[in-house]
Amino acid sequence: MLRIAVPNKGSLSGPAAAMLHEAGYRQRKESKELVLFDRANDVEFFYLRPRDIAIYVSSGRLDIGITGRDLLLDSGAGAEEILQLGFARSTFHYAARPGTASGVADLGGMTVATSYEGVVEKHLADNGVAATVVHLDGAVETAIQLGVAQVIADVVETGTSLRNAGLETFGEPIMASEAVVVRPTGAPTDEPEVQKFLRRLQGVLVARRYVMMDYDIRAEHVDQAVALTPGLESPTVSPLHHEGWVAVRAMVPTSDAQRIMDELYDLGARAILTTGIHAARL
Ligand SMILES: Nc1ncnc2c1ncn2[C@@H]1O[C@H](COP(=O)(O)OP(=O)(O)OP(=O)(O)O)[C@@H](O)[C@H]1O
Ligand SMILES: O=P(O)(O)OC[C@H]1O[C@H](OP(=O)(O)OP(=O)(O)O)[C@H](O)[C@@H]1O
Ligand SMILES: [Mg+2]
Repeated sequence: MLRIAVPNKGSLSGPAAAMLHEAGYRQRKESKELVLFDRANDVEFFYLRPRDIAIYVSSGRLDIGITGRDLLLDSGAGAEEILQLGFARSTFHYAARPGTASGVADLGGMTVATSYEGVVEKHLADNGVAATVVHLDGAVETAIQLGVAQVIADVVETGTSLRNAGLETFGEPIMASEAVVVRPTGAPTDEPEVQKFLRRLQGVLVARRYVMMDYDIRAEHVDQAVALTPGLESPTVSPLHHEGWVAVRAMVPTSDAQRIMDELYDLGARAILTTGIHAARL
């Protein structure tokens, strides 16, 4: 049986449960449930604080966890990411009032407030900068107004929180983060149960990122058309009853689908259709 840690709160929690549900796993019905056994799939889910997940997984008591890359690195726990899940994307930046600093090298002697002191202390040390790091649990942007720090280091998504506090980022981003699947460092990923779990999540990612495209085209243009729709491996090309025409079927990235349809139309393709993919195993 696989034992899997799932975020119980915050930005990771809803999308993680939605992805597991799409992958065919039972998920909890109410937020007070902390453990759920999915008998049909022989998987036990533990709903834990996102910050604690890498620590539980590194202990080896849980086989797999879903957390944020930034939380994994901040914990310093012996766990490693084995799959990127594409949600809870953010970047991690230093920020301050305009004119305070233009890069990490300017931070010597300053005070930096953050909820991610593991990441920040390492980044300062890697850059040879001696600054004081103050830990705050959240709402870090306010630390500057209240005089607790001159600089903050925090998660930025839209930048709204920073703008509202009159702050701006400076220097290079410290890291880019997204939700990831983690395993204890060095644990094998080729175990059948782990592979099945990863294939299910990869199936959800494919279903979200691709649509199936079908079209008819004159046989003499099929090579040009297939160059636009190469598929993941190779498109299916079938003869049509109407002589000189073929039907093509290929997966295309959802984000490019409209542009590809326009270009196929210009090549002479007709009956161009896209349909959603509900589930996939590649
Ligand atoms: N506004 C945001 N947009 C995208 N990802 C975010 C955002 N805020 C936090 N994250 C990501 O979510 C994870 C943090 O989850 P966590 O539950 O600890 O904090 P949270 O989502 O800020 O919730 P809260 O602070 O309310 O507990 C990190 O990986 C972080 O990069
Ligand atoms: O760039 P934005 O789109 O504004 O998002 C970033 C903000 O979101 C998170 O805060 P959250 O709402 O989780 O509050 P917290 O600071 O208490 O964690 C994060 O800590 C930033 O403050
Ligand atoms: Mg937060």
